[in-house]
Amino acid sequence: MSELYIGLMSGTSVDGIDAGLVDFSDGKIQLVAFHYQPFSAELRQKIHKLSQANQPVLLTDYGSLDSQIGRLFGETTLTLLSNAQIPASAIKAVGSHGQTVYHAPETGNGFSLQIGDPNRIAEITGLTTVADFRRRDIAVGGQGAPLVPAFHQAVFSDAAQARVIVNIGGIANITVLNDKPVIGFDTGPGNGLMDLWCQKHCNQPYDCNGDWAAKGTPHTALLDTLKDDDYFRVAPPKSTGKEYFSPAWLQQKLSLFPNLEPEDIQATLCQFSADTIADAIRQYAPNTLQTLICGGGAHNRQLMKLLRKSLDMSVTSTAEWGIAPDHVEAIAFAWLARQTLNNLPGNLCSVTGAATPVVLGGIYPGKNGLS
Ligand SMILES: Nc1ncnc2c1ncn2[C@@H]1O[C@H](COP(=O)(O)OP(=O)(O)OP(=O)(O)O)[C@@H](O)[C@H]1O
Ligand SMILES: CC(=O)N[C@H]1[C@@H]2OC[C@@H](O2)[C@@H](O)[C@@H]1O[C@H](C)C(=O)O
Repeated sequence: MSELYIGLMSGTSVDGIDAGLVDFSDGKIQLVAFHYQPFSAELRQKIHKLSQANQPVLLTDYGSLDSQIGRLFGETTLTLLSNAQIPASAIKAVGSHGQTVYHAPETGNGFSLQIGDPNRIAEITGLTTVADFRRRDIAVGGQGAPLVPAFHQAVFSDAAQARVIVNIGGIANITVLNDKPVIGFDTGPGNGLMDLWCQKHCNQPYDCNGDWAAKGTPHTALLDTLKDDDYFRVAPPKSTGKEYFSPAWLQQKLSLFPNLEPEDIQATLCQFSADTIADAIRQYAPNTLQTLICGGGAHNRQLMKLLRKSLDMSVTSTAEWGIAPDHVEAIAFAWLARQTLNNLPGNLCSVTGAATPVVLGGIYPGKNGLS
């Protein structure tokens, strides 16, 4: 008999919702159906406006966006089910990451805020919904991120060889899988800064295949300036977000180099992401021979080329190991919801720095109560 969960994820790229329907029966983790729901330009804009660091925010904007995104997550779930021709009654629960609008785990009263009201998701779908995965980990002293390394360990571990999994979204994070406790942390920008620059100069959401970056030449002094940031000097556990590697952060660095060609800046940003990912792997996984890439950055050919050049090992997409790069995070949140409903921890203390393993998330019962 199948054991079906749905995972919903909208990441720091703020492009849309990944929805995956996953079967966990008989010890397998098998994607049954997937649906991607892009955000409208207007919704994207509202999310960016709410997520800006140190800007006043109206509570009414916050509250209504929370409801709007919750509704969209619920409707996306219904579309996924309808496309897959699977009745909602067959689903055990939904795991919803939500949309991060602010991540600041390290301040005195540390927090990480994801919006997309789970009450709406539960009501629209009738399904038990697990959400707010990060704050319990922060409550026990963790970063609340990255969370996906526990899932990477469950699906990609190989007793025969050490591996590194790299998720390249707006922000990039790595998971080091070997015979020691898992190491995992955010390495810094993934596609986020490249997306910003491409949106500004090419009016495109992202640099398709990295073609624009490939036309430019990295500028050595700018590259050194980008890398000269305390975030890269701090040892893990650590996590970051686009509130730190923000448009203002980029602007400040670029202001020191006023006369560069836009395509050379794009080439430098691409090299910056590749170098900071590769440096993290060399430092924290020195004996690893295999790197698997997931997240949208796996489609950026120029970024992949630079990573292959820099890392003296096999660098492939997770697709070669059974999960398409765009599906990993949604499947991970289905897996995390299952952990929660089974009363199992979802965090790895060695990754987030939490004092103890904890069951993550809040549970919002479906129409039949807790199933
Ligand atoms: N064909 C492509 N060529 C180049 N880049 C691409 C391509 N397809 C997707 N991307 C990049 O992938 C990004 C989306 O990746 P993804 O969905 O993994 O990010 P995310 O989940 O929002 O971020 P995070 O993991 O940080 O939360 C896009 O914004 C774009 O930069
Ligand atoms: C706060 C937040 O949303 N962080 C994201 C972001 O995107 C990538 C990286 O930064 C990672 O830390 C995390 O997402 C994945 C799903 C995680 O928690 O593993």
